Amino acid sequence: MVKAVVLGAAGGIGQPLSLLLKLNEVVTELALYDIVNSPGVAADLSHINTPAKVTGYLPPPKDGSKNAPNDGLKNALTNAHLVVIPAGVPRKPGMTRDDLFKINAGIVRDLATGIAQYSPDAYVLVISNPVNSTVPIIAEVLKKHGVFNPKRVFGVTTLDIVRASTFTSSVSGADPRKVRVPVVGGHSGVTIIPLLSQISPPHSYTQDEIELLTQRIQFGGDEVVKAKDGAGSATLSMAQAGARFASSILNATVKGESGIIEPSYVCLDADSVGGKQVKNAVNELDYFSSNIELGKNGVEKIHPLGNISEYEKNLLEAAIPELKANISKGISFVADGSKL
Ligand SMILES: NC(=O)C1=CN([C@@H]2O[C@H](COP(=O)(O)OP(=O)(O)OC[C@H]3O[C@@H](n4cnc5c(N)ncnc54)[C@H](O)[C@@H]3O)[C@@H](O)[C@H]2O)C=CC1
Ligand SMILES: O=C([O-])CC(=O)C(=O)O
Repeated sequence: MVKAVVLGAAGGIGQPLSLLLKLNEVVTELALYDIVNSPGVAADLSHINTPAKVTGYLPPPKDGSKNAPNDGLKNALTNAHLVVIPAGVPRKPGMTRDDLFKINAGIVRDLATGIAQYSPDAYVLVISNPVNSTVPIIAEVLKKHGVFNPKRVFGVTTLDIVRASTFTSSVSGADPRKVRVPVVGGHSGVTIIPLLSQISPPHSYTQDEIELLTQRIQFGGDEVVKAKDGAGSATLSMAQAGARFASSILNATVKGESGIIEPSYVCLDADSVGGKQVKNAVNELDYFSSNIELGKNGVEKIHPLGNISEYEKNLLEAAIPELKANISKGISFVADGSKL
């Protein structure tokens, strides 16, 4: 049995992401949890003729009046192999991802408490922003419960990789499906560091092109927020990116495929898989996104940054203070909170 769970399944990302997971034939059970509408989304998806059995769960009603299942989160999470979290509020124009911390930190902390209790061995994929802080929040909650495994918790930065393939190809004329650009660092503005010097297949951009492409990849999220004009941020492209990353995790951990490499924002404490080497290169940050090789137990190897250009070294230097602050903010939120 391979159970995948989506927390925040009725939202703008949650619905198309759940659809894509329903189409993934490795998944045999798909549990959808949200504070609203998840049974409806589950009923709808359950008519699709793929193997996954779909169920929807809600929290218990606040007034206790309805005869709803009492422990939706528990029932959703029990026996999960994979938990994907797109729960939380999205940006409106003029906001930074860090502005979402106030609301989303508490949502993510409470969901992490459920994961610690009901699915401590699951692979956890965090989409909720600000990713630079929500991943440390999840890790700290799991640590408090004694169940944190740094090889199993991932901040999903795949949309940055997807955008990098699309935007660079629009300049070079290459087939965007075949282009890979490692994007390292974090997932907000200047913490997003595209390594265009390592683009595959290789391509030489002019310095002007490099600067324009870097800026566009770093602020790609803002393009969508602006275009949606108050109606949220990227949902469809994020669902595709999230499903791609989930599929990579399933292919590595269930099917045992080797050699799958995807950048992701992870805890660098996993020394046995190369965390320390990357940590030394990024001024001792505790979390960072680098090329991650996936294996049957999750993170198989955290690859070093490799040769990077002077321009990319400057991007890294500019990213470190913001990443440091975002990480500390997440860690302190759990350390200072009482509701665990
Ligand atoms: N990592 C990334 O690259 C990206 C991250 N995001 C982030 O993903 C998050 C979700 O975005 P959207 O789907 O557009 O928002 P949305 O508002 O459309 O959906 C969020 C869903 O979360 C649910 N929710 C709220 N509190 C919950 C709780 N305690 N338990 C379970 N579900 C809960 C809501 O009911 C809603 O259905 C935002 O924080 C956004 O910033 C968005 C795009 C890219
Ligand atoms: O921009 C946002 O707020 C949503 C997001 O993370 C992205 O699209 O990369």
